[in-house]
Amino acid sequence: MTLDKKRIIVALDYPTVEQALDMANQLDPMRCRLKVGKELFTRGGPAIVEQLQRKGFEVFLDLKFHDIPNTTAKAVRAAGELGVWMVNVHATGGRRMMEAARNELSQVKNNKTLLIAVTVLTSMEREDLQEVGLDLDPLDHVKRLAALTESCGLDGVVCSAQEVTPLRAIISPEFSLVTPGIRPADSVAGDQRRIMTPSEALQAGSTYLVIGRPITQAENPLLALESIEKEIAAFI
Ligand SMILES: O=C(O)c1cc(=O)[nH]c(=O)n1[C@@H]1O[C@H](COP(=O)(O)O)[C@@H](O)[C@H]1O
Repeated sequence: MTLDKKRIIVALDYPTVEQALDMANQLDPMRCRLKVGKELFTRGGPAIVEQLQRKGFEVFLDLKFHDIPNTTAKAVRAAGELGVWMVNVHATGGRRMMEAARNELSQVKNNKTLLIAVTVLTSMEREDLQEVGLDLDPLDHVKRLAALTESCGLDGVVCSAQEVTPLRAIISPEFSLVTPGIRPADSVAGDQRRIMTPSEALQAGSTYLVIGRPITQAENPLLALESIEKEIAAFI
């Protein structure tokens, strides 16, 4: 298991670059990492990633690539060359896609970027899977995709914290489990379905917690972050 103390990744899901930078300016790169996702990246492009890096933040570039192997691999390479801390693909892209991405990333000079794969989105439950032709329990699908991801040589998966305990039984302790769908006891679930509180998630064995709206939509985001930090202090 990692000894990394920075377990919180704040999802900078803001509609403007200015709002994202304003939040980053209130945070400490020694205490958390930042996630740049589809909304912010579409607004700000690589420049927003570089701005955050110049402030000392390690960035998780969450663009969830899912395409043919060559296209995905080249996109992952571009993320590696941008020097992001972590980047992700969808595990449902399959073995050839994930292996191509891993091989391409390993060719980046002095590569340190971690490559992980999304299993089953935390907004999905059994009925959602059924509608897209997967008549199975989300946990079974997560397990299958996590085992596939590990066998492709990636560094970890994104999953719900609810799946961490059963996953730890089948994957190595070094394999990172990155868990969104984190909701402090007093916050609303919104579109998330498979959720857990920050302390429950760490207790179960999550490596990193991805937290967005409970912080970014709070009246006082810094206070919300500090209260989560207090909640998890005993577990880091
Ligand atoms: O890859 C992700 O980060 C991700 C995967 C997943 O299964 N579920 C999920 O919510 N996410 C991301 O994690 C963040 C969660 O944000 P909140 O629901 O606002 O805390 C969002 O930026 C999502 O895009």
